[in-house]
Amino acid sequence: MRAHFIRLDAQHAKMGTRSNSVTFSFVIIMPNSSIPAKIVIATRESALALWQANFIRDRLAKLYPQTELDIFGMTTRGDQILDVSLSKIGGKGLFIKELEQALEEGRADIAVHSMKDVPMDMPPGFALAAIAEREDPRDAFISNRHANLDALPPGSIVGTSSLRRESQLRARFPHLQVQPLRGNVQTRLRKLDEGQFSAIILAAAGLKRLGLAGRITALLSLELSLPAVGQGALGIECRAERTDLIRLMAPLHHLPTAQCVEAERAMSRALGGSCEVPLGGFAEISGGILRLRGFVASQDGARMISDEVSGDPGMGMGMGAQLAQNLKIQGAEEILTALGSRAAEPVSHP
Ligand SMILES: NCc1[nH]cc(CCC(=O)O)c1CC(=O)O
Repeated sequence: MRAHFIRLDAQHAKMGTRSNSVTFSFVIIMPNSSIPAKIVIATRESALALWQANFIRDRLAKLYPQTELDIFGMTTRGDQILDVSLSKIGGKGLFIKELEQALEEGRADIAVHSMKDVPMDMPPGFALAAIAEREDPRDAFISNRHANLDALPPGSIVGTSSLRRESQLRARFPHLQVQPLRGNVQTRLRKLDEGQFSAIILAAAGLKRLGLAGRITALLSLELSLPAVGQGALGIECRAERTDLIRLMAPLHHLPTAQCVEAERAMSRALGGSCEVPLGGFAEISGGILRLRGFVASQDGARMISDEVSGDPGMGMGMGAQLAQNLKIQGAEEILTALGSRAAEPVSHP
């Protein structure tokens, strides 16, 4: 018991020296009594979601060996409705609402999400306790017959339901056809294998996590396919009042990833970002400088507004807002208005 106490204390002391964020800049003395006997982790039940929840569980198990860690799998509306485009049925929130309900009702303590699926504004009463280190953020090209996008003959059908991927593909490869492709990663690969598509585009992160990196035919450069905001990063959500859990999750928080994802999310938020808007955003830190790239496009790719900003990694939120402003000035506003998105209205920052 005593050894456990000392180890935790040292861990948080280390966080304190490494992080410059307000949340973690003090040493937390955590008596054993505040470590719960059990933590229930809510997750969707797709193979990828379960992998991600188990990954977080394993990391927590190493940190808190005395705590029982249970996985609570749930089917969400987003998983059930597969026949229409996500953007038409309510977007990202569909994948996490049921999980939040479980948190609300105390059936679970934390929920693990792909940050890509987390809406830009957290609902009142909920918080992101930690953002874990990012996996490969790039999109992957998958085909059984063709080496890369350049090799696809005119008229080839590429499967994706992402407006972001579609707009970028159609801008650079107007001779290709884009057709909707939904379902979890395995379903999408099966549809490719059945011959419905010449190629499909999926996030590299999901394939790598599932041990399916071998299915990646080619990785798309950031220039060719700028990733979705948050792509490749995992978020741990809990009720905002559970400061005990937020403290416990601190060792899983990866500051550079969090700074990048915050910058991306600030940009998307200011643009009213959702599944209904063809937009991408990606930040990376190199040499102590955060570089944030973003674009907004028309679905057919005919209009494509791209820009980037660079600065101090601690200023990501401001940089995201700045990039959104730059994009709007360059014409993004017009595209967003034409899309009838919520971007025209001011978005509140809770
Ligand atoms: N839209 C579903 C979704 N949410 C997260 C990922 C991939 C993993 C990640 O980005 O962390 C995927 C699948 C995909 O886009 O291929």
